[in-house]
Amino acid sequence: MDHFELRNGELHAENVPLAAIAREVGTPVYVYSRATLTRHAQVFREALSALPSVHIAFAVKSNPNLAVLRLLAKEGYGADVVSEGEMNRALKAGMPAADIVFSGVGKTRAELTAAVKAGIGQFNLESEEEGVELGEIAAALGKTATCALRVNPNVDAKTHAKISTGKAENKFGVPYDMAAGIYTRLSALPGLDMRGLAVHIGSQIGDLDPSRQAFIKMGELMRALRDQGLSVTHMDFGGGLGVPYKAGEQLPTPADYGAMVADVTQGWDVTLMFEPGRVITGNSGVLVTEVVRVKQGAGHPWVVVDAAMNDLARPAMYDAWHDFVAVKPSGETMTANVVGPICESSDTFAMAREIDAVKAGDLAAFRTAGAYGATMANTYNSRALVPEVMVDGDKWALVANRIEPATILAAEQVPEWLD
Ligand SMILES: Cc1ncc(COP(=O)(O)O)c(C=O)c1O
Ligand SMILES: N[C@@H](CCCC[NH3+])C(=O)O
Repeated sequence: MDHFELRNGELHAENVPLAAIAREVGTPVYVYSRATLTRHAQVFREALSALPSVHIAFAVKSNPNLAVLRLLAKEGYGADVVSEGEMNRALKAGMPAADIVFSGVGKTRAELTAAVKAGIGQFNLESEEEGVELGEIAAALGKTATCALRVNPNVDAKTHAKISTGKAENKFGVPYDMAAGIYTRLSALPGLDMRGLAVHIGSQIGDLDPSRQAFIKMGELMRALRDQGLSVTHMDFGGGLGVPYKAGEQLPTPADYGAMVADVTQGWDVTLMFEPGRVITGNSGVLVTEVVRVKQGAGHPWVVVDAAMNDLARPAMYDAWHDFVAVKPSGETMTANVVGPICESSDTFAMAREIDAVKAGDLAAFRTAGAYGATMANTYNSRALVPEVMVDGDKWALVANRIEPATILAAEQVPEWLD
């Protein structure tokens, strides 16, 4: 459920017509609903309410906008970060350092040092090498870094190959069979407090069985470590729960996921940690765009919009589907290809799709664009960085300015030896 609905024949975000925002801010523009974000944060938490001890760390990568993070901080969410930049955003949004989890396969020495100094709550180590380095850094600073070991369970999440992370051929975590040995050795290092295990098998997961299998394997590993006298008080199950992208699509709900987790983890006696991203932010946002022109061709007409793959990369990168709807639908439909203005054929949002009939100058929206939307935007073709707006009931505010190509150009210079 979201708060982007047709009212009096035009698409609103909560009580605000999208056309009003487009008129003032221009297009393309991302629009987020505060009510939807809040609702998703609460629904996810409630879905886990049967579990004895839970910590939720929002996956900042899915939508790092400061206003989004602030809202989630107020909902009691911590953060899952994968860079110093994300860490600084979470801290700036008011998330306590102790509630932040630092994930990622390539944390640099500088990032590890900054995170130890900031007092980050948990490092999810992705290798023995990283653990040894972090132990040295923490010990030299007279601190102890609290850690979990990310394990690669070799389970196929049955999602798009590019966002699948839990198979042996993926770069993430340590191989399942090596995990006990690595955990044992890292537990002996000064500077580290090994307190648990972490797993994350992929994103946009639509079938709970692979997650169940992975979690069961993690439970077996936890028991083996405890049998050796090692302490495991925390288990981080990552994120990955998928969301429907097509009207009518059925996916497991947060409640289904919570019930599965409760079933698998009965009697585990751990704090369970979660890193949801998309399920919180996905359908909390839309990308509003204007139709530049409709171009007739050999096949279906080309609806050329002013949003492009640099603003919303998911269709080009993962062949992802985003529903495309007119902001003021006439009731007529057309079969068309929806494309952006960028000079490559991957700049395609939809092919031969039945959509609301649109013409040049009409506004339209890509739905379910709140996760991995603005955060993956870039300036390819010297385009602007897309602005972001948050709506709250009757009011709305710009939460990220459009960054004009001229601003980016001003950051570049030609060395004099070229002239
Ligand atoms: C380690 C980790 N945690 C959490 C997430 C969030 O995933 P999602 O947005 O699919 O919930 C990701 C991305 O898939 C991730 O790599
Ligand atoms: N960027 C991906 C998700 C990546 C998840 C990262 N752990 C997407 O848009 O679907």
